[in-house]
Amino acid sequence: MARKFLVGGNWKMNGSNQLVSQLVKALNEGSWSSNVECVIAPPAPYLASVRSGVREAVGVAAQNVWVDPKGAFTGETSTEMLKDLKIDWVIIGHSERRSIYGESDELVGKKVAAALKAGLKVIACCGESESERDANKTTEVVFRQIKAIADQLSAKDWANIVIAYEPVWAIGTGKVATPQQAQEVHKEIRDWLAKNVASEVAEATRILYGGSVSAKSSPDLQKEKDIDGFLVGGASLKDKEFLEILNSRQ
Ligand SMILES: O=C[C@H](O)COP(=O)(O)O
Repeated sequence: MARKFLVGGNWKMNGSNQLVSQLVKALNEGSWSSNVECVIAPPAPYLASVRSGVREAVGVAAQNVWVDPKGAFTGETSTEMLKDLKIDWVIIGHSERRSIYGESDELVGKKVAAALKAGLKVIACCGESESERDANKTTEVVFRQIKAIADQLSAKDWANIVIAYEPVWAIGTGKVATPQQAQEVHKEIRDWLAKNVASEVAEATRILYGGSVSAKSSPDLQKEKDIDGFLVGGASLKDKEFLEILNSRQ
């Protein structure tokens, strides 16, 4: 079964009414192959307006969610609220959530489970830091992060999960992983899924690459066998470039 290529745009904490309108307009007027799925993740205050403004075919993701359905959790957003706003996706475990807000592997696993239970689809992030790569700990770190998610799930839950491999040293640095570096880790992740979850899950799960993806790097990265899409940060805020990235896959 072919895995549909997915290009996600993580806007992080960027945007304004003006920029949001510009990006939504570009996605409504732009075109890309029907073999490519597009998902954008605006900051929480813009989720509702983006969902109602952007065409149906474009998925909309939150950048974070909390595990409890409601209550005294100041500043948090629940899975129920996202469903209420007709948001279909949520990014969980981004390295910025892990490093700046101290999210543990265990919490990330619980968030993924809560989101899936609520009927959301999840982009679950993993990736090693530069020092971990230098110490040859890339797979050890990535497997530990994925195991913490897998521990909370059954094999059927994986139908609604996409993994984003985002080496921390490549995020926002302009230092994109080479296609070979990314492919190597993606293949390791797929093999891990085959061994620890199920071979069908390994075959069907999309593994995105994220970290300084640009219109320049995407054409070569997308050629790799186990790269099933991208999670784009900075370049997703530039309408023309994001459309070019969407079009790097036919
Ligand atoms: O979620 C997206 C990643 O953090 C990549 O961000 P970047 O493309 O700005 O490096």
